[in-house]
Amino acid sequence: MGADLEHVLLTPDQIAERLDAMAAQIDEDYAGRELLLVGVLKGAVMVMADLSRRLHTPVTMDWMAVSSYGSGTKSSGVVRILKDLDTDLLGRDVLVVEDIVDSGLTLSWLVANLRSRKPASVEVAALLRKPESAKVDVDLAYVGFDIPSEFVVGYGLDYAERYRTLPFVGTLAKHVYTS
Ligand SMILES: O=P(O)(O)OC[C@H]1O[C@H](OP(=O)(O)OP(=O)(O)O)[C@H](O)[C@@H]1O
Ligand code: HPA
Ligand SMILES: [Mg+2]
Repeated sequence: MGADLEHVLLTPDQIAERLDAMAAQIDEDYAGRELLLVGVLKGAVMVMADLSRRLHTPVTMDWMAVSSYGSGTKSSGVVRILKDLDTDLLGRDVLVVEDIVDSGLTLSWLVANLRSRKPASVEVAALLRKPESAKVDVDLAYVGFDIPSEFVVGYGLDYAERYRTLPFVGTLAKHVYTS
């Protein structure tokens, strides 16, 4: 492991096993329906790729880019749409796919925004959640792992755009973002 990383929190095998279980649950819950998966760029790219390919439910995919973290380790609380959906949500069953719910600010804003577009339903699947960091409550239908309130990188998650391609989730050494 590089000097920038402290320890591995979730191995590729642990992630794969959880995604298997989440996909099975989603298939059961949406039996007979068609889903629109909405990936939140950029962090959710890996979860979207690996979760969507495990589903038997017919799906289409769309993407939104929102940013609240910029290059720091704290949410600014101000969510900006950098890229909107191409799909009309009217009457659709929507499943938002996220890498992490930390303060919850991004997702609570996003879910309210999507609901205003009159879909049939909006639910959320997130690989990671930090329960001790929650500033707002967001209802998550599918959660991979509850993790401690440390800044993590890998498997899509970045610090200043780096580390997204690591196959595992690990904690970043503090010297990387405090010096
Ligand atoms: O619960 P919150 O405290 O709001 O944090 C979660 C959000 O922050 C990260 O996105 P970021 O703004 O870093 O954009 P990125 O996915 O492009 O890295 C992450 O991917 C979530 O979307
Ligand atoms: O712990 C985190 N790591 C990377 N990006 C994030 N966005 C919110 N929390 C995190
Ligand atoms: Mg980020």
